[in-house]
Amino acid sequence: MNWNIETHHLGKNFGKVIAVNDLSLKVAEGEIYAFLGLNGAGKTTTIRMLLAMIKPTNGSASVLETEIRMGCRRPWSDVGYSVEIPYAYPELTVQENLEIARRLHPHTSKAQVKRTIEKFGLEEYAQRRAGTLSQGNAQRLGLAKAMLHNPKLLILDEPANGLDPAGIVEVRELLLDMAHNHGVTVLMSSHILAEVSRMADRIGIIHKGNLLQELNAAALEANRQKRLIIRTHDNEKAAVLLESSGLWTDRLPDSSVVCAHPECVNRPDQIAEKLVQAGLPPLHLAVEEENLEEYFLRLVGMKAQ
Ligand SMILES: Nc1ncnc2c1ncn2[C@@H]1O[C@H](COP(=O)(O)OP(=O)(O)OP(=O)(O)O)[C@@H](O)[C@H]1O
Repeated sequence: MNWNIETHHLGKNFGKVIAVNDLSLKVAEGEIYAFLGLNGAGKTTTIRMLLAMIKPTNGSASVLETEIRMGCRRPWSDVGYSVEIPYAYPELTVQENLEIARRLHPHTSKAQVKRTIEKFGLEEYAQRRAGTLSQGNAQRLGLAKAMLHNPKLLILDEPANGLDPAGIVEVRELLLDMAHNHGVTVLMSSHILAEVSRMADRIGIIHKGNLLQELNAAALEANRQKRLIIRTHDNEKAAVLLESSGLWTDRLPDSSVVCAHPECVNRPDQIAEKLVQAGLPPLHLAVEEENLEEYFLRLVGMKAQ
């Protein structure tokens, strides 16, 4: 297996703030790896360390089999990246920004700039100053710059930020195409689980600087909790009835009874019978799967609102 990214016990402190703690991960060639975490989780700090923009406090990282050191020239000709502010020169036009990016990569042709502008739907903005672009188009420009020189590895911080739903789908398809049809490896960060679950081969969940879990989309699906939602004309009584049978329950804000016990989830028919026998015929009885955001919040130890 070729690992395009490897980190070993990587850490970064800013004074007393531990931004990234003991992070060890590997990203295989051709894989889309999504780094998922809430604001302040440590995603950007990790990405900036991988790109040698900041120096780790602890540990080491290698990118395209080159150990990362500050000021080192390799392996950046094969890496495309977009971090935080996606355009470097707000006073210059979209085309001029891409021209500058092209000159940084000697093997990139002028025709490639034109093709990239078309590919990212930036034709009508080509002569616009980058600083006047909407957030979505600025993000497109950032991605265009990152991909201009056909890199082997893309490192993208929140690539869907500021994009409308159609833009998010576009970026998703573009990245999937790059990874699956052109063998490009992608490491991206996001705070939106639903966005990455449709695209990433693997997801690393980071919280308060720690990598909590790494899993693929199938495992994520399997880990999502199922629960039975029950409404009767007396929800309080229904909850007491289930609790008296050893089936733990919870309540939703609308007072519906929630039961995640396997007996509730796997045999809702028996629960219905029990309720009917107690004079509490269910008005609503449905097994629901925890949504992705709830799963994420459960994992990071917060209660979904
Ligand atoms: N230059 C800095 N100086 C001090 N603290 C910093 C610095 N950069 C980041 N931090 C802190 O490190 C922690 C991780 O920040 P980071 O930007 O990596 O998180 P993130 O997951 O990318 O979040 P966001 O999506 O908000 O950018 C936060 O507590 C942040 O305040």
